[in-house]
Amino acid sequence: MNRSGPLRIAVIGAGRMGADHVRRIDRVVSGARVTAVVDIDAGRARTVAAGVDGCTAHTDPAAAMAAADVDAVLVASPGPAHEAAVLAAFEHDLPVLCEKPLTPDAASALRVMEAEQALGHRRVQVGFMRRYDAEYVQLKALLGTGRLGRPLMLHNRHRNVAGPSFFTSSMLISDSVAHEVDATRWLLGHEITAVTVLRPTPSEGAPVGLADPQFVVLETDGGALSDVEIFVNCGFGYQVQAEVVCERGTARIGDGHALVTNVAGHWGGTIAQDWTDRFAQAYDDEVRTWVDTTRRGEVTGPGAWDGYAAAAVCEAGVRALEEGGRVEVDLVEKPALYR
Ligand SMILES: NC(=O)c1ccc[n+]([C@@H]2O[C@H](COP(=O)([O-])OP(=O)(O)OC[C@H]3O[C@@H](n4cnc5c(N)ncnc54)[C@H](O)[C@@H]3O)[C@@H](O)[C@H]2O)c1
Ligand SMILES: O[C@H]1[C@H](O)[C@@H](O)[C@H](O)[C@@H](O)[C@H]1O
Repeated sequence: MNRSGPLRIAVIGAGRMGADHVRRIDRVVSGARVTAVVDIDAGRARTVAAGVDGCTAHTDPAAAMAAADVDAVLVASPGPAHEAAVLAAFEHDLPVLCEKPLTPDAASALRVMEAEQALGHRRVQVGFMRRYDAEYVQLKALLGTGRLGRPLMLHNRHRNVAGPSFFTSSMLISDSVAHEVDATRWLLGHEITAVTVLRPTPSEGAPVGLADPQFVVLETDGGALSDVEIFVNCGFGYQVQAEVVCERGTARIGDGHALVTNVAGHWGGTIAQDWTDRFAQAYDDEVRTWVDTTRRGEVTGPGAWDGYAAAAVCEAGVRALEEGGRVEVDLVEKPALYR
């Protein structure tokens, strides 16, 4: 690694998230620069690379990673392409920030975890950015004080204005509830042991055939329950809320009370319309921290074990959605590298 100069990053996938991360590394975060942009769509790679001085455009991730001017990799291609990109980065022993999900299923996440163990050190961080959101950080710190007592229940709401056209009923769990799966594990410090999924009559605002909304119940090995309302076509805004109920009190985040106005007979605030708005600070701090820790040769954020655990819980959730009933989560024993 080029420790004296900025961290030189190849960004794989130049779509919505990839292009936003390129902007962030180029203009918001110091200590790093984007030297290569890769997309299977050559035009998109060229367009995004053209906005950054000295950045090259590629269509083949492996070729870009083999270049001498790459110290680290940020993966922002779709989930099914993550395993190949992360394994290619491991071949060059490069640190990786991989957007969520680490991979779409537990078997492929296990393969990534095994490849990282073969390297003998942690190399991958998963893009569970809520761990960097100021409100989630505050909630985690409060729980850590023990002032509220033992957490009993966590109530989560996750609403998107409109899901993408390719969204399936199972993606509400594997693509969206994946965030609450990680937030539950991280906030409570528990593993999730079983999943139940209930579904009301779908909203008329959802595409025909899509089970939207869904109500997901996660059971944990610490005896807590975490429920998630996931509603990806709510129409009115992007809302992510969480309330933890403990033995001696409750705490709640995500009400969006930052600015409240009284005007013309109305009281209220505004609702974010998407994640780039609601979680802007979290993405900035996530990438800033990843750059800083990577330059020190460390991985401190959510890693391969977290990506694997989330994939295994989501897989159980998809089975619960499709087959009904309560599905237990079967995790492998936690490898020493992640203890
Ligand atoms: N953390 C978050 O809140 C958050 C928000 C949105 C998306 N995401 C995640 O980010 C990732 C990207 O999502 P997006 O919304 O930017 O998708 P997108 O469809 O806008 O962009 C994906 C890009 O990857 C390219 N691509 C596809 N296969 C590729 C491959 N094998 N190699 C290189 N490029 C390839 C596509 O051409 C496209 O340009 C997904 O994993 C998604 O789950 C995370
Ligand atoms: O990929 C996106 C992203 O992860 C968002 O943070 C989430 O709110 C959406 O539901 C999901 O589709």
